[in-house]
Amino acid sequence: MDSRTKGKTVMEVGGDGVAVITLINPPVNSLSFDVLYNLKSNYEEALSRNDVKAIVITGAKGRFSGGFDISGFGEMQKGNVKEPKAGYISIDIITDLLEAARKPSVAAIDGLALGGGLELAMACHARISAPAAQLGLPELQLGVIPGFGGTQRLPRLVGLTKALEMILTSKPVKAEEGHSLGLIDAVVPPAELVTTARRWALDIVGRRKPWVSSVSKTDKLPPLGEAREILTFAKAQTLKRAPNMKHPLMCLDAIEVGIVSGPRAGLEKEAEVASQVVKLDTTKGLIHVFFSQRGTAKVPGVTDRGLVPRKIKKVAIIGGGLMGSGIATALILSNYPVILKEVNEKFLEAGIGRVKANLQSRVRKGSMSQEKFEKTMSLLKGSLDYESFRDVDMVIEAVIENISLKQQIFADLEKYCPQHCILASNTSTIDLNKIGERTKSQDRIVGAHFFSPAHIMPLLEIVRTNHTSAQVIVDLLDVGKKIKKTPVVVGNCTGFAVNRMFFPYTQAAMFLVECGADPYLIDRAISKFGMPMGPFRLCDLVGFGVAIATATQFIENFSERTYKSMIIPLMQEDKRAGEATRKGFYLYDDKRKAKPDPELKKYIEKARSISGVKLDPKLANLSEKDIIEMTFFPVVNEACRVFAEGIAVKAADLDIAGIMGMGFPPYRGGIMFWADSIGSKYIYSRLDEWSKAYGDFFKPCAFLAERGSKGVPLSAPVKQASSRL
Ligand SMILES: C[C@H](O)CC(=O)SCCNC(=O)CCNC(=O)[C@H](O)C(C)(C)COP(=O)(O)OP(=O)(O)OC[C@H]1O[C@@H](n2cnc3c(N)ncnc32)[C@H](O)[C@@H]1OP(=O)(O)O
Repeated sequence: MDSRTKGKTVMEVGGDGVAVITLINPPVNSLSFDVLYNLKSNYEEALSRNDVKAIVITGAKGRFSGGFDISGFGEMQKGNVKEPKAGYISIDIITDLLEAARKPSVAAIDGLALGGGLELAMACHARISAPAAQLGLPELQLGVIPGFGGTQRLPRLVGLTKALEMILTSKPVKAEEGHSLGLIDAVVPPAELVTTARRWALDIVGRRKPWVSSVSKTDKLPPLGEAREILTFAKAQTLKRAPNMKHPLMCLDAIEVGIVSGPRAGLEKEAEVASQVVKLDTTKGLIHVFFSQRGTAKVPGVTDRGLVPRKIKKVAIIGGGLMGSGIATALILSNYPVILKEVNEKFLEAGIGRVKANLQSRVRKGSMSQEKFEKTMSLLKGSLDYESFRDVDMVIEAVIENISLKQQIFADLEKYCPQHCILASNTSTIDLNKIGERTKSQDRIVGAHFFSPAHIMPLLEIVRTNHTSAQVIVDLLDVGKKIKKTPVVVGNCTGFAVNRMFFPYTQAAMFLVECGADPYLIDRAISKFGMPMGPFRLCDLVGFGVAIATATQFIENFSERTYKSMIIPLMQEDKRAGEATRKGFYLYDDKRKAKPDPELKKYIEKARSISGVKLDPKLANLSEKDIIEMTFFPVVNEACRVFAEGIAVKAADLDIAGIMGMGFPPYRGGIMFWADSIGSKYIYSRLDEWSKAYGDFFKPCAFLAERGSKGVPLSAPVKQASSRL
């Protein structure tokens, strides 16, 4: 391929008079401008040649197309590429050249047809698909809208309600479902795909098959009144689900215009909206997240050394508590045989029971068959000793946070496990060097920090010490991928990336409350910002036992910058320990519904008298903007330290860690991306002002001070003199 171009198409004309145009842009045949302009010229040639009767469009190497080249959006946002005029691709090329051509076209779909890929296929006059193909319009999850006619053609092919479901959830359908919906005309084995498509195209020429222009279809559309009702309902739901994002509603507007005023007006509205949404901040954030999430598995000095992941055939887990059973569930769900070790029969039974319950909940919800449940459970074996550890390839220790217990376990593991076995700990705070102190196996000791519930939460922090070998990291990255987690490789420190960055978040909220702010208003402001819940509701959910244990680690290790509030310990003394006891910052009913508790005041006042903090009318009446800044700028400050210390290799890894581990809103791009969107200068000046007024908890770190004083982006690469990776 010409190194200056990004992708191409090739056209071959067969003796049967069918021109086969193949999209080529590895790995997913994304539709870059080069591919699209090439497609246009191939098409013009095919239409002008007398030996071409019909056209088949397909993708190289078993993938039709993963859609418009997403990096193109980034280039447009930066102004690096000249955008074609609105509608040039969707109206001039896809509608007027391709769909309105006097020669029919058929899409031959293998692997995937997503976003622009499916939109291109929908403009063809028929679609033939291989059974495993995924068909969908996932644009909204990237912050954009289907912009190659998808807002118009999908409702006309599958009906308005189904189209809205597919577009609003971004979820693809498989070929068979596509067939029953009317999106696909025939499903055939991959080997027969192109031949069938060629024959189908010739059948259209010979009028043996219908020549359908999707954009003009109306038979699947509901009557206007009903369509309006469906759209009004969809808008109300969307507003409720995604109040901070504009593009889903703008997408619904484009669909509505098409239904009310006809497809041409709809295509024009879609083109207008498509070029507007690219410039939204939320879109910039979501596109950053797309690439950053894929970037976490690229670790300089580790994944660029040509190391091949070793096969992990069997895994052992020590400890069948909440974490251990969750990790076991995640592993057996991805077909890893697992041994679960406990100290006695009773604990073992309870651990296996937890795994069973995790899977049974899937059976109840209908997402797992009874047969699959039994097959999956058969991968789990219990054990009370280390004898069965002699042939395991990886052990994950998930016992309570007790250093000497963990040291003993690792010393035992060294004795029983084979030499190549990876020795991982799920510790969330303890130094891995200490855990392995009594072994000579430091190179195969690694942190595998899952988030609770481990079979559901998508993040896996892979914690590397100075001794952990690159091979072990590569192996764990592979396991992470197989169990469908997003791995982030971080260095060894108290709290690693997620817990360390976010400890000041809860502490800032406690400080504000002691100064007189209303905890319920803080929670509300933070939920409105986009977090799944506020810090007080989160403390209740996690439970005060865990909250105190974690806070203690930070108070011990970073005493100069921690705020030690007594609110939680005081409540715990009164046997209020969060949601599990139905009383914490909130009161909980049988259905786990939370309501404010007037008694909370009592604990806050008592904590205030212990800390000696004074009521401060200014802090008691903060605006929502100030609440967000005073709780999240300390997080940015700690994230800067984590980055400067080399705990994370890239700022983008911290963005992903915060999104996946804490639920930071993805459309804000992650903590560092969000900080840069506000500006390092402003963040520095506010923290500096608060540190003078309220103490060292807010004091900007040297990294932030340096970058903030010059206005340098916080995510700009660091010269890694002190890298821990
Ligand atoms: C105008 C139009 O309406 C607008 C659009 O079409 S927007 C695009 C819509 N399409 C999408 O959202 C699909 C996005 N892609 C995906 O969901 C997944 O990549 C996939 C299901 C296609 C493949 O998944 P998987 O096999 O796990 O591979 P994955 O690691 O995600 O991707 C492989 C590589 O392709 C890249 N890639 C995937 N889709 C891409 C796209 N549409 N554009 C550019 N690059 C893309 C990834 O960045 C990754 O690159 P890397 O190897 O350098 O990290």
